[in-house]
Amino acid sequence: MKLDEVQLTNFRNISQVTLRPSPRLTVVSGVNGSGKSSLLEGLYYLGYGRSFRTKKHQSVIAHEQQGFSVFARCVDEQGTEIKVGLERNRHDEFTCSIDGTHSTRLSDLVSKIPIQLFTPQSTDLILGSPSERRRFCDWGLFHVEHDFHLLSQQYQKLLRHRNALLKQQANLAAPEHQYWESQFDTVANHITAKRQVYVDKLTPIFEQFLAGFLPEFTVTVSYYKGWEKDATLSGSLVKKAEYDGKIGHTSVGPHKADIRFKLNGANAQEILSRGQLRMAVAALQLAQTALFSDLTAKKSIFLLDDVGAELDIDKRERFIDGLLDMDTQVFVTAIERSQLNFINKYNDKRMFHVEHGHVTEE
Ligand SMILES: Nc1ncnc2c1ncn2[C@@H]1O[C@H](COP(=O)(O)OP(=O)(O)OP(=O)(O)O)[C@@H](O)[C@H]1O
Repeated sequence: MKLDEVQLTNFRNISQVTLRPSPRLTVVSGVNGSGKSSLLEGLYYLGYGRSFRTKKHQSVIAHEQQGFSVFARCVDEQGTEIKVGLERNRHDEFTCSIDGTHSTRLSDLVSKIPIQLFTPQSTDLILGSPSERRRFCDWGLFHVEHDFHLLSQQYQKLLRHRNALLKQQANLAAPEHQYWESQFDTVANHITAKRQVYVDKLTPIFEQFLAGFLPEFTVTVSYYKGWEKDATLSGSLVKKAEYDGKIGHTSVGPHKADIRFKLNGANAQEILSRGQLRMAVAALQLAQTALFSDLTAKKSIFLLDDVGAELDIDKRERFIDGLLDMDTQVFVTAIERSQLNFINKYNDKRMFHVEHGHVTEE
């Protein structure tokens, strides 16, 4: 999928912008506070229905305006045009549209627009809590396996139901709870199997990209299911029954899963510099992009915010080269064009400059 034209209205300091990006590389430059990240944040809304900087949708609505909108005309791999859009207002009402059909189901929209993002905060993918890594893995599964979203919604529902019973001190071994316990086990194991297969597929690709960025390290990737390695989930739930009853929620299951990385046998955060952590994240995201493309025969969109921060010029070039080699549509922001000297070699690029929320093509 490629974005062919994008329109942002009343989004942060951008009152109105119509942008015709390149199908390959679009570079957005401007001084601090000019609106570069806001532009990417607007595009990100199409792929996630939320911001990457705040949980509050209100914060991205331009001051003194009632709502914002993001529209895009896209072209898919078959050359078919699709028009998508999303609007949100100050009453927290939201609607999205696909080819003129309105929907309040965000998954209808975001499943069409596979977007990934790299920012200076992306090291959270390695340093942050396991939920960051589950989200990363589930993004891939969501876009690759059509039933994964439903499965994951079912699991969340079953987990909520189970936790509510635990809070009420219910005895989950009682016959009246057996049906739900067995549903929980089935769905949880199904999710786990899918994630395990996905991580197994991702790992060799990640190793390959990482060897390009950090040849001095050997990486080991392991998937932690969310319960003891050689135990079954049902067995672990029984073992934890008393403890879970005390704390009032389920302490084992795929909602506790994690992907663990060891570099030269040590935890990534103990051995890598901040710049090296960014490279490891870049390698992971390149691997995700490659796997997405292999499994779906589709192309994705990649947003690189503030690319100059802590990636040296060679790594920036390697990262962008890697994405463009996979025919990814890349959007890059930088304070100064000089941070991207190497871009002269790319054909089909488009350059924009942002000043006080106004975007002009250079
Ligand atoms: N809801 C809003 N309405 C209007 N302006 C806003 C709103 N939220 C933020 N701003 C302003 O929008 C401007 C653009 O911020 P943005 O983060 O996009 O800049 P940037 O070009 O990415 O800067 P930097 O290089 O410092 O990261 C800032 O001046 C900010 O104060």
